[in-house]
Order: sequence, then structure tokens, then C-alpha cells
Amino acid sequence: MEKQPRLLASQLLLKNSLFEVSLNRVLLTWKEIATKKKRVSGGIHHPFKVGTSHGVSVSEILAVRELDVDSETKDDGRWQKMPQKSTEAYPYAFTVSYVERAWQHRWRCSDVTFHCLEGALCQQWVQTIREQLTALTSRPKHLLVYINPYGGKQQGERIYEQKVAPLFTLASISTHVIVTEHANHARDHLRTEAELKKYDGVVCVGGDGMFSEMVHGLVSRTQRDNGVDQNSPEEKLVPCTLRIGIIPAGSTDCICYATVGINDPVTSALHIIVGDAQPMDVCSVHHNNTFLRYSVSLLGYGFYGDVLADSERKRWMGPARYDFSGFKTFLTHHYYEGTVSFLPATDILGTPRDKTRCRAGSRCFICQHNGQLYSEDAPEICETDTDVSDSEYKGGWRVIRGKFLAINAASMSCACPRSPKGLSPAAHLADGTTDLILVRKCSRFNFLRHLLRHTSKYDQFDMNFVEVHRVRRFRFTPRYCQSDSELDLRENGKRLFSQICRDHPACSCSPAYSSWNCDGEILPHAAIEVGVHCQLIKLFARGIEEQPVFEDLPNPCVV
Ligand SMILES: CCCCCCCCCCCCC/C=C/[C@@H](O)[C@H](CO)NC(=O)CCCCCCCCCCCCCCC
Ligand SMILES: Nc1ncnc2c1ncn2[C@@H]1O[C@H](COP(=O)(O)OP(=O)(O)OP(=O)(O)O)[C@@H](O)[C@H]1O
Ligand SMILES: [Ca+2]
Repeated sequence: MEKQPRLLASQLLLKNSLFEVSLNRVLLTWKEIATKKKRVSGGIHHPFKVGTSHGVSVSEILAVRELDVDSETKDDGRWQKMPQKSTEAYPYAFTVSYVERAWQHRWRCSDVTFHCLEGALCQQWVQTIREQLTALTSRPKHLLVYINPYGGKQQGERIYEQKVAPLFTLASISTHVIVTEHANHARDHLRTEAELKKYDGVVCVGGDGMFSEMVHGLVSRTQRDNGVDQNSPEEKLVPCTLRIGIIPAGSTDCICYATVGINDPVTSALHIIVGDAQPMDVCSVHHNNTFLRYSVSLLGYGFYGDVLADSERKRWMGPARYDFSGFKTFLTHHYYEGTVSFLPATDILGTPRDKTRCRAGSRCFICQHNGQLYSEDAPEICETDTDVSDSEYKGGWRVIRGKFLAINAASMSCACPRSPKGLSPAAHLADGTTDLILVRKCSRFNFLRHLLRHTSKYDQFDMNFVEVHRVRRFRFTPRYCQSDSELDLRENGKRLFSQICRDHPACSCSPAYSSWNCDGEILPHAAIEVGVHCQLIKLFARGIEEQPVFEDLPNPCVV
């Protein structure tokens, strides 16, 4: 690495030991200097350096402040005796707060306090570090924050007040906080009212559903401002400039898991403060040339659609509702007939079954390579021939007919506490593709084996009833057409199982349609068309850091 010129270097006191402290544009380092003398050749005594050198990257310094040492040594106007004689001789001090890496991708705020001999030197250190921080232009200064008080275990407001707000204050970030009053409050406020020019980013405190509101609000607003018609599936969407931060307080928090590595509010707050940026793909979902929704994590028909539909009626159970409904849906073992057509991603690096993982975001080689390939063009549209056999290619599209227990499109790994490696462990955040997973009708026992593999090191795709394709676009058409009246009823949240089963000649127990689980929201339409928009949004995140970064280099790192 190119050697950086030193901005400051001084001998300062830290916990009653003398340290050589040095600052350049990239690093703040400190190394202990021994006080005892060492005899060297020629009989001259020199102080010698002991201990390891510590370093913290300037980009991970959160704040610096002068310490009022007097107030530490005075009590009711009377001088107290300093605990250590050496600190007495260094009466001025400043504290640097910085990011420290903890276990399992967690970040924590750590403090180090240096004592100086003179006030002027102390001020020079504080001022120089402040100038360095001001020069970091990617850091947000003003944020718009939405809190869902009812997400997850209903702890959103407490989490924000106790864990996040103090960190934003420390980092001199000003905030405008809105506690949502109803579902879609944040989405509609972002889409129509919010004065976005005033902010460097938007933050949601909640789960994947709240994040989805942010995405819908921001993407729709950006398209409207740029005259783009969201109803046209062929339209190239305009990327959003504002970054989105997520303080996890939901039930699944899979976006946090995939973009930061853990669902921990302090970690996410620190990623926001240091101004990380992680690009992310967004899928648009259409039905008959009408825009339905955007998706960033899972689009699931069959199993995950049914789990969600059932779990929505059990919100009162909190996060446990998914396990309850998952068990129930597993026992019902419904399958659905239809045709899946998809446009495979060609010329890309990586496959859904390789061992590479999307790591440290914008530096992920696969996201960089494939992102460049796909961010230039709108997703191609090709017409498919509907009269095809079970599986064939038509105009670059592949068409597969069958009976499916689940059709899942994972635009990212979808790792979460239930499945630490996720639905598609090798999926990438920003490569312009989604992994289409088709689970055909099989026995309950085999489906259970497939599900269990999401929780172990074994490959969930290595089963003859499962296939996975990395795709740019896909469509699903159920075998039996949904009537408009049936759709209306579904849209209004009513269930129509008896009628669906009567209309379904193939089987007496499996209904004709499932619903799509679109990032945790139910879509009533079974027939949909999906296209991936490469790197449409940016998050305050950096992707999952490789674990060795923490294991080899505890922070402050030994340099
Ligand atoms: C036997 C254990 C097998 C465990 C298998 C676990 C696989 C879990 C994979 C989870 C993938 C989550 C994808 C994320 C989707 C989010 O956009 C969305 C919004 O937050 N969350 C959900 O829809 C929430 C979806 C939550 C789905 C939970 C499914 C739980 C299945 C339990 C099956 C039990 C069978 C037991 C048989 C004895
Ligand atoms: N004030 C509110 N009252 C009721 N619902 C709200 C409110 N604010 C937001 N919502 C809705 O609550 C739903 C769930 O929120 P959220 O995503 O925060 O938690 P979750 O569903 O528990 O977590 P996850 O999405 O991770 O499973 C979202 O769809 C959101 O639109
Ligand atoms: Ca992707």
C-alpha cells in the first residue's frame, strides 16, 4: 500500500502508559513506549518500544471530542487526588470513538482516550481528526427515520431511542423521526410528501415489510420524478440516489442478514454512520401490463405463499407465527400446476450451485462483473410460444410445465436466523439476476429433507425434484385461469377455497392457486411477470465481510 504522509505524531498517555500516536489520511495508530530504560551499546539509555501497535481506519472513526479532565478531578469545587501520578502531568485529553468488530459480524462503538501535556496539542489533535471526518463526504448528516412501532416484537421505538439515537447524536447526525400510524404510512409519505432534498438518506426501524415500504416509496417517487411509467414491464427504471438504512426490528430481517451479516440494531446504525453503500437489485412484478409490486428478497409461490397467507392471520403470535404456519403448510402438502418460463442469465460469472458467496458488497467480484453487464441495458423482452412441451427453449426463453410444491425466486441469499445460509446461498445482491428455484411435487418425506437442508451444510438443490436457474426474467402462468371475480375476492383478502377446489378438475384436495409471497406481502395474482433491475437501489451497508477480517485483525487491528 502507498505510504501516506503523516499529519500528526505525538507521545500521548493512554491508561497511564506512554504511546506513540500517529495520524495520516487513512489510519490512526498508537504504539506503546516503555518508560524503563534499556542499556544499549555505548552506554546510552533510550526508551524502547514494547507491545503491539494498534490502528483504526479513519473511515471507521465515529467521533472525536475533547474531554473535560478538570471535571474528572474536581468534586464540589475541591480538588481530588488523581489516581495516577502520570495522568496528573497530562491534564488535557481527547476521546476517539471508533468501530470495533465483535462476534458474528457485529460492530460495536469503542472509545480510546489519549491524555496530552498541553491544551494546544490536544486541540490540534481534535481539530485534525474532525477535519478528516468532515472530508468523508459519503457520510450522511441529515436522515429521515421511520419507525414501525408494531413490527417484530413491537420494540421498534425502544430500540431506536436506546440503541440508535445516542449513536446518531455522537456522530452529529440530525434526524427527522416519524413513528408510523398505519401500514403504508412510510411508503406514501416518501412517495408524495417527504422533502427528500433535505436528507442524505432514509432509515426504517422495522422488518423486511418496512424496508419494502421504503423501496416502494423511493423507487416510485424516482420514476414519477423522471417520467418513467412503472406499468410497462419493458421500461428501464431510473436508479434511486438516496441510500436506505435498516435498523432491524422485525420478524425475519433477511435484508439485514444478507447485507450486513447480522440483525443487530447497533451494527446497522454504525454502518449508516460510516456511510457505507451497497447496491442492490430490485425485481418488478407485473400482471397483464399492470405494475403490482417490487421485490428484493423472496418471491415465493406455493409453500412460502401459503405459509405467509396463513401467518398473516396470526400476527398476534409475533415471529413464531411463521413456524406455526410453516408446520401447518408442510402438513397440508399442496402442489400447484402451471407453466414457468424464464430467460436464463447468459455471459455471467457464477452459478447458483457454486461455492462462491456474495461478500463485502461493491467489492464482490461477481456483482461488479455481472452488474456492469446488466446495468447498461433494460432487461430483454422476448415473446414465448405458449404451445410447448414440458421443457424447451423458445427465443432464448426456457419453458417448464409441471406440478410444483414451491416456486421461489431469491434475488439474494435470503439468509435469516431460520436458515443461516438462506434459500439460495450463492445468490448475489447486485448482479442483476435472481435464482429461480423449482420444487416439483414429491413426497412429504422428500420435501422435509429439502427443507432441512436449508439448515445444514448439505446442498438443498442436489435432489432430483429440485432445480435452480439463474435468470433475468421469468413468468408464471397457473394451469387454470383466475377469473376476475376470484381475483377481486382475493384482493379484498377473502378466501375462496371451496370454489377454487370445485373449479379444479385435477384434484380434490389441492387448490388451483396459491398466492405469491412478495418479500412478506401477499400478491393475489397467480399469473405474474418478473424482471430484475440491476442495482436500482443503494443501502447503508457493505455486504457480509469475510469472517477472517475479524479473526485475523481484531479492531483496533494489529498493524
Ligand atoms: C424442519 C425445519 C426446516 C426449516 C426450513 C427453514 C427454511 C427457511 C427459509 C426462510 C426463507 C426466508 C425468506 C425470507 C423472506 C422474507 O422476504 C419474508 C419477509 O420477511 N419473510 C417471510 O416470508 C417469512 C417466511 C418464513 C418461512 C418459514 C418457514 C418455516 C418452515 C417450517 C417447516 C416445518 C416443517 C416441520 C415438519 C416436521
Ligand atoms: N403503524 C403501523 N401500524 C400497523 N402496521 C404498520 C405500521 N407501520 C408499518 N406497518 C406495516 O407492518 C408490516 C410489518 O412490519 P415489519 O416489516 O416492520 O415487521 P415484521 O413483519 O414483523 O417483520 P418481517 O417483515 O421482518 O417479517 C409492514 O408490512 C408495514 O407495512
Ligand atoms: Ca441478485
